Amino acid sequence: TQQPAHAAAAVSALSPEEWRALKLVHKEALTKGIANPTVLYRFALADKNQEVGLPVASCLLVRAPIGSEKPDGSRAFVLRPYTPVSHPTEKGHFDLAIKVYPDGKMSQHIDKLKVGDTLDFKGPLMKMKLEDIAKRKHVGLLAGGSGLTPMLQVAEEALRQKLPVKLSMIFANVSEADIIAKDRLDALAKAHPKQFSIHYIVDKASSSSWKGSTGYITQDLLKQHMPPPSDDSLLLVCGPPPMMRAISGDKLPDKSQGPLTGMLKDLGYTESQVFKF
Ligand SMILES: Cc1cc2nc3c(=O)[nH]c(=O)nc-3n(C[C@H](O)[C@H](O)[C@H](O)COP(=O)(O)OP(=O)(O)OC[C@H]3O[C@@H](n4cnc5c(N)ncnc54)[C@H](O)[C@@H]3O)c2cc1C
Repeated sequence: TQQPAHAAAAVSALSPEEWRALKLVHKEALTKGIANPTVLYRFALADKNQEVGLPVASCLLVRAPIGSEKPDGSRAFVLRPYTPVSHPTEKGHFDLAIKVYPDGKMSQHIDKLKVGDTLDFKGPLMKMKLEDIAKRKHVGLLAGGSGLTPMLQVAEEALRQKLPVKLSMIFANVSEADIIAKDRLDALAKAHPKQFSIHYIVDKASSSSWKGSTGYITQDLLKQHMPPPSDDSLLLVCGPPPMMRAISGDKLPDKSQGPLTGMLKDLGYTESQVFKF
């Protein structure tokens, strides 16, 4: 059967059912701090006019044959989710910002890819609909390190769509030089002073001019910057395992939400007021 002329353009860049191999076209360091480095990887879409087409909040799934060896000598696939940091409407490519761990299976694999190599993608994988997030009057965004990526997606799109929701973010990092997308976040706060606020916290401040907090996130800091426990509030949390454990409890191994524990529980939030990415 003959395909209509527009058929090729109508094929979406990614599929939730089918793995698509996309080419790495650019790679650059985003941070040079004390923490493990975050690197930007740009992947090309099949067509230069295509958009990645990700609803907010959703992520992409990546797979690579780097798992345990099977009886036939082949290797099992390792799967990991990532949230692009490029605008969903950018054409022809999308960008991932990935923290490269010295013993990280997938981040090491991706970091060893050369420009021109491919990686398998599938998606989008829906996490929580933006319209459901924006049903609450005040949303708290609690991000640590590369856990920023889903929060950035939510904040930028809610503000772009002028949704009537207030957004307050705490972004925790090891040092100032480890903060990704700081210019972008500061510009958002400047452009939407009534709707979006950001408070930075670093483990160690390297200069006396540091205006954010220092140390780890505490209950006092949460009380100061997050919406209070209420059914009008929603707190989104995404960060490294130790931060998740301290703040909300981590998700369960089957990726379900699991019980709410940690500081948010102690402060009186309920499970319906917290979402772990
Ligand atoms: C919805 C969602 C979106 C995500 N988006 C991004 C993204 O945009 N960029 C990104 O870099 N990551 C993102 N992640 C995390 C990502 O999926 C992987 O967990 C991460 O890249 C580590 O995988 P790995 O195979 O390299 O490490 P693994 O082999 O799984 O772990 C190796 C070592 O790294 C440590 N480690 C693993 N994960 C973390 C962590 N988050 N913080 C601190 N130490 C850790 C472990 O303790 C272990 O010692 C996202 C996760 C979710 C759930």
